[in-house]
Amino acid sequence: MTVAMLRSVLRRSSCSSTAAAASSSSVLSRRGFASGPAPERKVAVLGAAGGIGQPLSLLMKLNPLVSSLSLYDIAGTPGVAADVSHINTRSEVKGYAGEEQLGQALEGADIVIIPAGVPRKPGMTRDDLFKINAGIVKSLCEAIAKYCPNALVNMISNPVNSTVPIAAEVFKIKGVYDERKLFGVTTLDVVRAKTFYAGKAKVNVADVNVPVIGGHAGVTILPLFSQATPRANLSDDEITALTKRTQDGGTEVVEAKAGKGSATLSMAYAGAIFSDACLKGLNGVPDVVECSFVQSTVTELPFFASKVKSLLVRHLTLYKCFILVLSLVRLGKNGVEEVLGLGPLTDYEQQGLEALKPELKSSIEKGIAFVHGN
Ligand SMILES: NC(=O)C1=CN([C@@H]2O[C@H](COP(=O)(O)OP(=O)(O)OC[C@H]3O[C@@H](n4cnc5c(N)ncnc54)[C@H](O)[C@@H]3O)[C@@H](O)[C@H]2O)C=CC1
Ligand SMILES: O=C([O-])CC(=O)C(=O)O
Repeated sequence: MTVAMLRSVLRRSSCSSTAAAASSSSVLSRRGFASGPAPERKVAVLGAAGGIGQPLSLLMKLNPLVSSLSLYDIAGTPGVAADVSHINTRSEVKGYAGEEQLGQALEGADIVIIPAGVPRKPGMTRDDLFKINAGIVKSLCEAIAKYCPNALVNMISNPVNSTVPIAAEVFKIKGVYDERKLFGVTTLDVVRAKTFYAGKAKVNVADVNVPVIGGHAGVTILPLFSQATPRANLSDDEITALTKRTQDGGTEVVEAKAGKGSATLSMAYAGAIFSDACLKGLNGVPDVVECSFVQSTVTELPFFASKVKSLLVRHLTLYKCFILVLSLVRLGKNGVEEVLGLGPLTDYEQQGLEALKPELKSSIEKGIAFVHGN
């Protein structure tokens, strides 16, 4: 894939609204910044030597909005950084390995992407990863609070429904929490919903939009196919099957990889799309819309994914995960500008929403309790 092709892919927001779709053809969106020369932007990837980290680092190196790419892992990053650094694109690449170099890796970062932690094996749930990944995420967030408290944090490590609340609690304790700047990356659910819907509805996948709300595990993932565009006449059975396949998409990959990890390549793609949206928001591009798991008041849950306008920097619009629920959000120069509503739900979707709340609530509470030593 050429840089030009990648740019064109990144230009497409994963669950872009009509406004975002319209803006994607505008000069602003094409450039990825509002005016003047491209701003300097440092992006740090924590867990950069891993299955997601390596292809994600490659994709971030291809993004012209990045001027400095900082690759951190407990080991292996000098090699990944040397490799990626030979690509003839804008950003300067540096590799950092081991805890003593974490501060340098983070200093000055505008965006921190976290795919650090263990992946699932067949038979495991995402929650089974909590025991190991909760501690990893907590210590990385403590370092973020110290070295780059103003950065936007894109949390990929599972279980996202708990790791995002863990990050929020760490930042609160450190006195640096800004709910506009913390995102659970649920873009892969949207990517899958679009792919599966396009296949079933027999429409061009490049034209498809599907909001996905809730969280990022099993039934907490709730695609709203009634709001999918272009519209298609699918039967109730087809909608049920599409919903289930989207909810089980991660497990489908885990089983196919048969013990060799979970989704890495599609996740790297999804992570690159989401961080590109964050960069555009920071750069003042209007109407950037993605889905993400963010703090929300859309439901009684503290985190939820739904439609939101971001309070982030200026005008980034994003599908926001409720910070206990996944939501559509508008992103801007400070992160989330506005959390958008859920829109009209069918009875089936309303039932799905009620059904996901107990699990999502319990995963959120588990993350919060972990940080407070309960
Ligand atoms: N949000 C989402 O949609 C998705 C999330 N994931 C999650 O992403 C995580 C990573 O998955 P993979 O890349 O496949 O795993 P992996 O095992 O291939 O890579 C993880 C990397 O994290 C590093 N790491 C471990 N502890 C660290 C620390 N304290 N600081 C920095 N780096 C550290 C490891 O050295 C390794 O290089 C998993 O928790 C997985 O469940 C995976 C797919 C989709
Ligand atoms: O299923 C997993 O463990 C990884 C993941 O979150 C996904 O692929 O959606």
